[in-house]
Amino acid sequence: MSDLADLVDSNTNETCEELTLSNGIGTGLLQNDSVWCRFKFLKKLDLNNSELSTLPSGIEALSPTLEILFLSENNFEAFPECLGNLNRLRMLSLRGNRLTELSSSNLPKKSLVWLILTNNQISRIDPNVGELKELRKLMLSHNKLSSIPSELEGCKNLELVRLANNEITTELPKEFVTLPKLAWISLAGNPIAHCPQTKEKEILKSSVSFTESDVLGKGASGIVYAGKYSGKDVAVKIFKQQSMGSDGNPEDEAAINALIDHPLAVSALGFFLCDENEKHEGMVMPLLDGAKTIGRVPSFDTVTRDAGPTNDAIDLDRESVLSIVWNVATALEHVHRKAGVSNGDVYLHNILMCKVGTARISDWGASFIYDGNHDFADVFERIEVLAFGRLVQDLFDWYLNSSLPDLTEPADFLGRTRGVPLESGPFYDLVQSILQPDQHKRPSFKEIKSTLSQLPEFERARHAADRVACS
Ligand SMILES: Nc1ncnc2c1ncn2[C@@H]1O[C@H](COP(=O)(O)OP(=O)(O)OP(=O)(O)O)[C@@H](O)[C@H]1O
Repeated sequence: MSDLADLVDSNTNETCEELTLSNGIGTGLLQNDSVWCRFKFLKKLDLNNSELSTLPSGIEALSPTLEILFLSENNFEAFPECLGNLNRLRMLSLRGNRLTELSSSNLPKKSLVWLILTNNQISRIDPNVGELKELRKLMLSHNKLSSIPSELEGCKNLELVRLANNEITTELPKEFVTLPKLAWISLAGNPIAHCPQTKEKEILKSSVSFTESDVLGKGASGIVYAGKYSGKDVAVKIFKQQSMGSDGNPEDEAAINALIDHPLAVSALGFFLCDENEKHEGMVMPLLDGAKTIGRVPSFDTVTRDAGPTNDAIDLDRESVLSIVWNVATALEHVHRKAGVSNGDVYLHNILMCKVGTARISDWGASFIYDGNHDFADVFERIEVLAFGRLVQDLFDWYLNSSLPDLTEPADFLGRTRGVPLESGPFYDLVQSILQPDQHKRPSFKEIKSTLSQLPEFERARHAADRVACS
C-alpha cells in the first residue's frame, strides 16, 4: 500500500461515516493532507495500534463531522495539538500510550464527553482540567497519579470516573467526590483503598474443571465457563492476564469477591492462581441456572447509561421490575453496611437474572473497599445511591414507560421524550430524594430499604427475596 488515497479509493467510500485504519494500515500515510478533506461525513476514525506519536494537522479537515477518535495503543507522549480543533469530538481514546499529564490545553473543551486514558504514565492532572465542562466519563485507571486536583470540580457533568490502580495516597478533594452527577467511581489498587487478603478463599487449580467450549458469557475482564468444583456445577471465570482493564485488577476483583456474602449478590466460592506467577488466574462462582444480563452496556450515544434491554430481557412485567429494585437495594445495603464495599459499576448490564426470575447483582471488577468510619464513608455510599437511582430510572423507562423525577438532569440525557410521569406518593418521594444533586440529601441504602419495605407494592418482591435467602 503506497498511498492513503489509494487505500481510501479501493476500500471506502468518501461518504462513509466510519473508517478503520488500525494496526498500522494508516502508518506513514497520514501525512497526505489532501485526503482528509475528502471525507465530508466521517464521524468515527480508528487509528489504534499504529505506532503513532503525532497526528498531522490535515486531520483538522474532519472537524465539521468527527465525533469519535480512537488512538489507543500508540506512542503519544502528549495530546497532539490538532485535537483541540476537532470541535465536534465527543469521544477520544488514548488508552495504552505514553502520556504523562492530563491537561485540557489541546482537547476540544466544548464537545468532549468521554475521555479514555487508561494505562498511560499520567502522574499529573493540570488544574485546567476543570475547563472540560461537558465531560461525563473519564477513564484514568492504570496510571501514576498520586493525587487528584480539586479543580476537577469544574467538570460539573462528570458521572463516571475510573481511578483504579494508581498511586493515590492523599485524600480525594471533597469538591470532586461531591460532584452533583457523580454516580460511578473505582478506586481499588490505590494506597487509599483497602485491599484484604484472599488467602482463605484460595483453592487448588486442579480441583476445578471446565471445557473451553462451554462458555456462559464474556466480560471485559475475562470469560465465564460452565465447570465443576467439589462435585458441584459451577461458573468459572478466567481473568484476562495483564489486560489493564478500565475498571481495575483481577487481584482487587478477587479480594472483594471474597468479602461478599449475600444471597442476592453473585460472588466467588474460591480463586485459583497461575502456576507461573502466583497471580489470580480464575474464580469459581455458584452457577446461576440460565443467567442473563438485563441491560446492554453503554453505547457511544448513551455514554454513561446502559444502551437498553438485552434481547433476553425485552419484556419484564411490573412485578419483575419491582423485584429487581428490591433485590439490588437489599444487596447494596448489605455490602455497604457490612463490608464497606462500593460496587462501582451498578448497572443493569451487571444484574444477572436466573431462569426462575431472581435478580442478583454481579461483577465486582470496579469495586473498592472504604473505611466505614472515615469521613468519606457517607460520600462513597451516596455516590452509589445515585447509580442505583439511574438503574431504577432505566427500569421504569424501559419496561413501565414511566419517567421518574430527576433533579440532577431536568432535561433527559438523550433529549428523548420520556414516558408518563410517575404518580406522586411515597415511592415518588423516595426516588426524588435519590435522584438529586445534593449528596447530603440522598438517603442511605438502609433508609432506601426501610422505605421500600413499607410500600405494599414491594411486598411480593420482599417475600420472594426472603425465600431465596432461606433456600
Ligand atoms: N455465576 C454465573 N452463573 C452463570 N452465568 C454467569 C455467572 N457469572 C457470569 N455469568 C455469565 O457470564 C457473563 C460475563 O460475566 P462477567 O462477570 O465476566 O461479565 P461482566 O459483568 O461484563 O464483567 P466485566 O467487568 O469483566 O466485563 C455474564 O453476563 C453472564 O452471562
